[in-house]
Amino acid sequence: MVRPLFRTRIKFCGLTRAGDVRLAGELGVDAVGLIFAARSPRRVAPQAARGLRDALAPLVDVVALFMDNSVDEVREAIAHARPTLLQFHGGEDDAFCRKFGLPYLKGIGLRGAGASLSGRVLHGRYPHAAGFVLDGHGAGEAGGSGQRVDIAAIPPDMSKPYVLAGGLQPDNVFAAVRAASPWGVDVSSGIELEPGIKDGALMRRFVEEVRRADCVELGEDNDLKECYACGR
Ligand SMILES: O=C(O)c1ccccc1N[C@@H]1O[C@H](COP(=O)(O)O)[C@@H](O)[C@H]1O
Repeated sequence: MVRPLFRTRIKFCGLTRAGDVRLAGELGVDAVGLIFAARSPRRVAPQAARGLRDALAPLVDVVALFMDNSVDEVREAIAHARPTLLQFHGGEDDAFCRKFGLPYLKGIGLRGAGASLSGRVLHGRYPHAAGFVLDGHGAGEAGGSGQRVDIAAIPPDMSKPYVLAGGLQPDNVFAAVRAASPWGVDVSSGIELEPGIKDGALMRRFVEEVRRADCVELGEDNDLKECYACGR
């Protein structure tokens, strides 16, 4: 698909160091995710999240990620991290997700979901979601494990924006963006040295590959036909 002027949004998730947050902003990333899920090795304490938040450049979203946290935990995290967007990755229902007065993304594990998972079903289940994060893991599992998302499993009738996640890394994100044309892409393990510790070179290459996917039109043989950025 050719989408001149369209820019695939980029979210880096599971940051735990102020330097990584700063670099994400400098690279032009649209959002950084701070994780408050108990099951995550990238979990940050609410007080630490405040420092990370303060390291962020203006006009970049902070996404606070939860997985079956209590109402009090979500409220405490919001008070410290001051997110612009929430992401719920567990069994939370729409009523829970919208309780906090902030827009939210619902994380959905696509593995094993089968053809019964349609956009219509998702939109009906989460009518107030701003969008969805379609991830490569199975239902009920945590993300951040690098499990590759199966592009063929994406419901064809998604009418709200969706963010593609799961096993993305610099070497495969170009193909994933070209194949799925998502609203955005989300990466955690694919840009890190170890859980929560991001690698500057991988972060940079990931952004470059997404930008490259956005600016080219490929011919039938997958050769570069035209680049919207440089006119080649
Ligand atoms: O990253 C985590 O630790 C995590 C824990 C619990 C729920 C979601 C989590 N992360 C989300 O999963 C995607 C994909 O991760 P990866 O790139 O495959 O490692 C990540 O972007 C987060 O949104």
